[in-house]
Amino acid sequence: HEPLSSLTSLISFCQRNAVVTLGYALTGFVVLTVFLALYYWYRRPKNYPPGPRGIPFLGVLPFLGNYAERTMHKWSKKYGPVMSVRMGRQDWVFLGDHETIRQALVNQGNSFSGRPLIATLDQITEGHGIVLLDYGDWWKRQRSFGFSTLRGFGVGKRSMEDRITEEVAYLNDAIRSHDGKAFDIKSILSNAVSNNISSIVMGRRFEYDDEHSKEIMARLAMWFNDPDTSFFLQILIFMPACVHLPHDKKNIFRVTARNNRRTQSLHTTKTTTENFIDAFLGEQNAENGTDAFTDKQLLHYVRDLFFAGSETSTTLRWTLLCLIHHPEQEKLRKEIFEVLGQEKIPAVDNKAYMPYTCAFMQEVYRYRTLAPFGVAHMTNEDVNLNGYSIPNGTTIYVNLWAVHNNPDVWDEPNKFKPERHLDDKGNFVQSNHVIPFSVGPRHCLGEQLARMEIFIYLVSLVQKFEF
Ligand code: HEM
Repeated sequence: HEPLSSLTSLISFCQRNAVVTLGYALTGFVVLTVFLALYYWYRRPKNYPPGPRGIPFLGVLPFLGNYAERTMHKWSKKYGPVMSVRMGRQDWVFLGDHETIRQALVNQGNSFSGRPLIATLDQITEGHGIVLLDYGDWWKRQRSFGFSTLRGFGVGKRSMEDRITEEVAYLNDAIRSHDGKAFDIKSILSNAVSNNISSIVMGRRFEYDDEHSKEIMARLAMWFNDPDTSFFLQILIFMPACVHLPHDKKNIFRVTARNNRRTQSLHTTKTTTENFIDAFLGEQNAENGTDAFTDKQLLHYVRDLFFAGSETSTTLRWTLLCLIHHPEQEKLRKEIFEVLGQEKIPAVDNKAYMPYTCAFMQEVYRYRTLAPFGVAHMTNEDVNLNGYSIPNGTTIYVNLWAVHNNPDVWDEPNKFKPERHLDDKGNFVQSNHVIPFSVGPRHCLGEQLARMEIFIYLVSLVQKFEF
């Protein structure tokens, strides 16, 4: 009953009439929710993938609660392997079985290989790097550069395998320094894995107590392991407007060259192509290379490699946990001793003679899906999948966890059983139903490196220690 002449008087009115204001706000929210639900229902194209799309934020909850892969799997039993779920302002399409995922990411790979623009993450990457680049010429150029560089730096140069075996020796020493007493292996495993990336990226490793390397590790750990940060980031992905709320932006988003002189010295001192940075600068100096191979792109690319590469240490930790909780440790050691003895340095070629070790690794990949939904994809054009129409620009998630836990393929999927990957004669059977690195043109760029790292680390650790 009062004239509300300005925003200030509106605010003071709301303060004085809190209950009435709350009532209006709740009614507004309900009306808006119903309106949006009807609007989206009306707007959907013909043959649109079915799914629980009535409630605007229904799909967000399982993500915030970290049980999304199981919920989506349960829902897709009802709605099918191509299912749309409402996520706040937009629908996401979830692909829920192996056949459908291959249909989309491999058979129609070019149409399904975009990345959605997530405003919050874009603040970090500024449209650079590799993991979140949208599909197009720039991504293709960066991807093929990364692919050929990671595959090795040509004949006569140090191979990836050498770099990994060198690091594993440091890791073994660090474990030995604990004199058989219990300790948390997490930080030194992260150091070792991060050194593999360092070695590839800049041709050097860091001591495990190096301050600069500790800072890098702390930042990477914050993304994955700090519950506050990961919860906050998830909220930001679903509700980008929250980025304007007060928070320690510097801590989360900072990615800058710490020392300009250091970056400049890269340009002046390098003459040979021994590592990723050299190779990148080589492209930069080549004719027409400057537009795609800028300093800024180098910085973000390197950040992405460290970030994505740290998945390996998580897999190794799961591997050790599986060793500890299951009686397979002795079987594994027996095979390793038969092939290598206690001293011989493991090499990837030994795989051919180690079927049980390969089966053990494949079972770890299956049993604990590292990235249950991989990384979000996006359609680049209107597409048809299993008879459903999916519009251009739709966010696509593939449920890799569901593939690894499909009871039609895996007997007792929630049990850890390496033997399931061996045939009657004890030979290892590679399964194309184990796809932790995803499939198609956008599959993990570091797959070969990660597989090599995990094999050599596992064999070397079991060869030298009992966990
Ligand atoms: C066990 C360890 C790893 C797992 C389980 C893993 C898994 C994945 C998955 C699921 C994706 C998303 C693929 C998609 O979009 O369909 C991915 C992307 C990627 N991974 Fe890995 N990854 C691992 C290790 C690594 C390592 C060591 C590196 C570093 C060299 C790396 C670099 C990348 C990059 C750069 C991408 C983005 C590729 C692109 O967008 O074109 N990953 N990874």
